Amino acid sequence: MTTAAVFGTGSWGTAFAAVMADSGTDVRMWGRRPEVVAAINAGRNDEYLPELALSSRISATSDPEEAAAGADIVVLAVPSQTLRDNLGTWGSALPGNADVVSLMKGVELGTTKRMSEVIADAGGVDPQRVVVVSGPNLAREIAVRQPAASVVASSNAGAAQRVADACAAPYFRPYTGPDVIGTEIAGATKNVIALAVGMAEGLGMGDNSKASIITRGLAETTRLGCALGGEAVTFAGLAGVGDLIATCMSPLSRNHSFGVRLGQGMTVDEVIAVTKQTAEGVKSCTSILDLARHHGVDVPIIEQVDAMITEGKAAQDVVDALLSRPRKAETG
Ligand SMILES: NC(=O)C1=CN([C@@H]2O[C@H](COP(=O)(O)OP(=O)(O)OC[C@H]3O[C@@H](n4cnc5c(N)ncnc54)[C@H](O)[C@@H]3O)[C@@H](O)[C@H]2O)C=CC1
Ligand SMILES: O=C(CO)COP(=O)(O)O
Repeated sequence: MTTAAVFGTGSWGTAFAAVMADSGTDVRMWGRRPEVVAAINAGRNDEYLPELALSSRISATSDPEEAAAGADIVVLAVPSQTLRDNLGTWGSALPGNADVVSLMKGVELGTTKRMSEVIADAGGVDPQRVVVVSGPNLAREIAVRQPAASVVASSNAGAAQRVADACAAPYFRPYTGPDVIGTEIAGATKNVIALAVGMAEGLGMGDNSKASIITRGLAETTRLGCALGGEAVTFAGLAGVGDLIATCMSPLSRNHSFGVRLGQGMTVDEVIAVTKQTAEGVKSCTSILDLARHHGVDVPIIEQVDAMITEGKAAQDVVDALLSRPRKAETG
């Protein structure tokens, strides 16, 4: 019997805990907020996933030691920019022999580290034990057991296989792979492209405009990922184009919805004030742009989203800037 600990009781931590429980894995969750912990122990997490009745295989605690004790797999699902501080607080509770899974889709501000790098760095975890799960996995669809597939990536094939075994459910199909860098860059960058697509939608644009941003967004994501050492094939797969389509087209995506509001004319601060959940692209646009500049990669859409978020550039000016760039060959 596999036992997993899930750190983070938000939408995806909870939905992924439910997937693992449906796979036959016992799950103990760690959460900061006592009321959410109590709700989970009563079989619900109504604040994040009201449609989900939790399996009796899932329990919760506010004590990180209790959550992690004896876990074969530790799953991390806190907002990306909080991961380092969290690991500083409870990283020492993680069992030395557990596989450590990142569900997070962000790049750390300041350091430009991917989440697997932060886990190794701040959690002292051997990179051979780090596994990344990423794909078109909108939590609210998974919570009602709609079929979806995902990528389980690790440089250690055995670790990827163990995690895939612990989360394979009748409606959730994990595919293993070796490309940690490509999987993480694809997951973090699609959030930024979803902000741009949402912004276009908020301005009243239709499917041609959105498809154009998605496709050119995929081109710059692939360019960046490959420059960092990722494999091009990853960007054509579930963690790449799969997640990009789901996030850019779905009203369930927080990043997409954030972008729609910007396109409708709200300011960044106004949107932040009405956004209760994590929209990772809002912070990671800057760290991803930093990464791209450091590696000399041209990322025009990410650059414009960053200007919109950090400088308050108007949505229409972003569109004008993208359309007035010098013309070039599509593959250039
Ligand atoms: N929701 C989704 O559909 C999916 C989300 N993800 C990724 O999973 C990660 C987590 O996202 P969600 O669970 O959706 O976010 P969420 O906003 O639903 O939940 C975040 C959780 O972290 C907690 N939290 C907030 N600040 C914290 C801090 N400083 N320390 C500890 N805990 C803190 C919140 O209380 C909450 O329990 C993100 O990186 C996101 O991109 C990936 C795939 C799907
Ligand atoms: O990563 C996701 C789907 O795969 C969820 O996207 P949002 O964080 O934009 O809701």
